[in-house]
Amino acid sequence: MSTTWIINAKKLSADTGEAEIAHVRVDNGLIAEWHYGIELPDTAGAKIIDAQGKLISPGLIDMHVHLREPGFEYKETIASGTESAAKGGFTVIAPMPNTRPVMDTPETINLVLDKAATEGVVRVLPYAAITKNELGRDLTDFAALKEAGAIGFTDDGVGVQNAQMMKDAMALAKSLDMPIIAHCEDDTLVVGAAVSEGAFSRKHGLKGIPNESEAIHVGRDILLSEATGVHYHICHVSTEQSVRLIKLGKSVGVKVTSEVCPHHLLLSDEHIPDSMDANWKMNPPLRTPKDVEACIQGLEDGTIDIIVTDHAPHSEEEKARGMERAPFGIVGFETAFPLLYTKFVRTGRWSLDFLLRRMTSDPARVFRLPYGTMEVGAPADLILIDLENEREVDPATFLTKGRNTPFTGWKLYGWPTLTMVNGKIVWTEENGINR
Ligand SMILES: NC(=O)N[C@@H](CC(=O)O)C(=O)O
Ligand SMILES: [Zn+2]
Ligand SMILES: [Zn+2]
Repeated sequence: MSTTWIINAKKLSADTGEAEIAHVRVDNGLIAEWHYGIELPDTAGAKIIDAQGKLISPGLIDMHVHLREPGFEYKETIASGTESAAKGGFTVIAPMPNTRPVMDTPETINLVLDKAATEGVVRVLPYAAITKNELGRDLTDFAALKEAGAIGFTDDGVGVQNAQMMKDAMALAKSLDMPIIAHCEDDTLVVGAAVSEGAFSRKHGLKGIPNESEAIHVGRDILLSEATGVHYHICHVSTEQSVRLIKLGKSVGVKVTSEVCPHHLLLSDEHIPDSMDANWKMNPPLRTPKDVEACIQGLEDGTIDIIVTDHAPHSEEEKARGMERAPFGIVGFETAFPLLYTKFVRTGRWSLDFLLRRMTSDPARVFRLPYGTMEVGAPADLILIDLENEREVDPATFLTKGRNTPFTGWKLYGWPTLTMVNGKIVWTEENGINR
């Protein structure tokens, strides 16, 4: 039996949300015992980690990420992507199927799961595509993909344009008790635009992506979810209109859930530099300040259930092509928690407990996962976070292959210092990755 004690951690009480000194025993990958107060427990014979007052939390869960393997290994691999996740405090991540080949067959799902088991350092729960090659023409074999280990179906990267196709997908997913996860984007409303319709697009005479291109799919799919009874989860919500429609759907009992990314909570199109740096280009695009506030309030009142990064690495060469030609997407793992902790918790708008729930127990609830908890008997997916020391975001220090972030130079608090998955320390600030 392998026993580890993490001693002198700061833990938020599950009941009151207040911080207390706690020591936890981890046995064979599971949380075995909590001990509270300044007096140390009997740790004889165990491996000891002294948390020195750092915050202990369930490992963060990110239900929307891009690992790029197979096919785009120059952008990211399962090895580099999971390392980056571990450094960001994430112990469970769900990669999207827009790889090459697309994850639309059991073979590709198996390949991702096998690579994750041998080369990855955190838990990898893959999605499979809704349609073959994400082309929107033919449904994939949902039953076989579920059997292979896919946790849901999505064509993330593109919207499913045909409403009947989406309805058929939902009915099939419902019959298998699986969720549909949707990138909401109506192609007829966006053609060729790189930024949102708003102050920035007007100033630079650029074509803009209108809010309706997202919200039309949100509204359509909530109705289809009502008709089919499927659990329907909406990707990267970015508009006030979407929040309004999700709230309406929830109020009449539709099984709709949704997610939001840190950048859509922190940045509007008014922050995009005039240099047109493509590190500010992502899909959905940065919207207006009014949309940002609607997303924040949606997250606060539970209309939006969870926070995800939509970690989307691209090469420096690709991002150097300029705003109009570079691909959409920014990296997210290594800045997500510090950004939100610094900008929402330290400023007093949110409690630390609220932020952590939206990144741990809430995603576990939405996707029915046995993670995101520190109860005795749960898998020992635990992280330590330094809440006291300020550090600047420096892409040169990232473990992801991607350098594409708009947050370079931001001074932040709340950096993870240790990540444990299933009782094994997979990353520490001091010694880096441990395979
Ligand atoms: N979010 C992005 O801007 N890009 C994602 C695709 C997606 O999430 O829609 C990507 O795969 O690069
Ligand atoms: Zn998407
Ligand atoms: Zn995505």
